[in-house]
Amino acid sequence: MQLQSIPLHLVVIGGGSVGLLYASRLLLSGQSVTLVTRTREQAQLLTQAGVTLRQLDGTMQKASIRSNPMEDGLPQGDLYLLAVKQSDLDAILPDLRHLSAASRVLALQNGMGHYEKLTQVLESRQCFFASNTEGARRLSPVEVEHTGTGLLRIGPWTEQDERDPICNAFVELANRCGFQAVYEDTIKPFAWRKLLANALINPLTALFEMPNGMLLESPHTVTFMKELFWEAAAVAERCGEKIEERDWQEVVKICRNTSRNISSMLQDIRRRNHTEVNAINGYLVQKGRETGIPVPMHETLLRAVLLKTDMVKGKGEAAIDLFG
Ligand SMILES: NC(=O)C1=CN([C@@H]2O[C@H](COP(=O)(O)OP(=O)(O)OC[C@H]3O[C@@H](n4cnc5c(N)ncnc54)[C@H](OP(=O)(O)O)[C@@H]3O)[C@@H](O)[C@H]2O)C=CC1
Ligand SMILES: CC(C)(CO)C(=O)C(=O)O
Repeated sequence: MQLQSIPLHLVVIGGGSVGLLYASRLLLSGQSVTLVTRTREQAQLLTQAGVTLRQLDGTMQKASIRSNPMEDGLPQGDLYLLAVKQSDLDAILPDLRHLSAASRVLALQNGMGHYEKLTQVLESRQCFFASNTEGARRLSPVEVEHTGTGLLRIGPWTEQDERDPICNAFVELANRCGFQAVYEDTIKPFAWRKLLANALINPLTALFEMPNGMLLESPHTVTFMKELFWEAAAVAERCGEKIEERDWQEVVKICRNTSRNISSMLQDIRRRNHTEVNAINGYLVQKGRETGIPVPMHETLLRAVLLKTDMVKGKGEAAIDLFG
């Protein structure tokens, strides 16, 4: 069987930065895609205006799109790309429960906790996870900017006997539409390493309001990051992931490679949204408690980001002036 010849109908859930990037790229290369949005207004705008992708070189491309709001229920699909934040997964779990046993879901979230949530409502053989370093920013409900190339790793949480044909076909397809995608036999080690990077870069950039690369410019932030890294590494190791010095070097590399990026957590704070800190530092705190590993620095960061979120959400217009 030629796996790349499997025709897939793809359903992207979430019309934010990642959802619009994936939907537009897949549509522009001729794939069948339906985008499911939270609001009816966005679905209508997309159906009327199409989706516009601003490429890295500044060129714009537009594609027609079929879009429905979530309240109309999920359409039939072979693969559902979950492009909502960790904190929004709970709201879509009841709909995922009704998916056909032949369908697969691919969770694109940063942070942790999605494996536990998805396997409450789906068979684990249906659940796939991505570690995604491709950057995107939603410019409007119908327009998205590709902000950085990266690597899309896709795999089951733990090894399966055979590669899943649908996910394997999606990896082929993603490569054909411009993503650099690879199928991993297990995503867990990559998810842990991404968690460690996000647990350092995201809260520090959000609290100090700096782009990722600036974290490397002061010995104070570098020392802070190193201490946070090894605190989190002790939890990872207790959970079965051996973390090494070269993993720390990878975090430094991510900061360098994304030096001008405004991290997703800082973007959320600037938009006065809730952040994914609970699924990132909060997850480490929870696992630390369960495994008896103290994580006082991550606990403090978690509190500080939650406090900052409350402050910017409560300050209204003043917060816009402050962070705009
Ligand atoms: N942006 C990036 O470059 C990267 C992001 N990630 C991860 O990908 C995930 C998605 O991030 P991102 O796209 O940036 O986030 P956004 O906040 O831009 O988009 C999330 C989207 O989900 C929608 N949504 C929320 N609830 C529902 C629902 N019940 N039904 C349908 N749609 C819903 C939101 O709708 P509405 O707008 O109406 O609220 C929003 O459009 C996160 O976990 C993030 O950490 C990972 C790597 C890079
Ligand atoms: C890799 C990094 C830190 C890039 O900004 C990211 O994943 C995020 O901002 O959430």
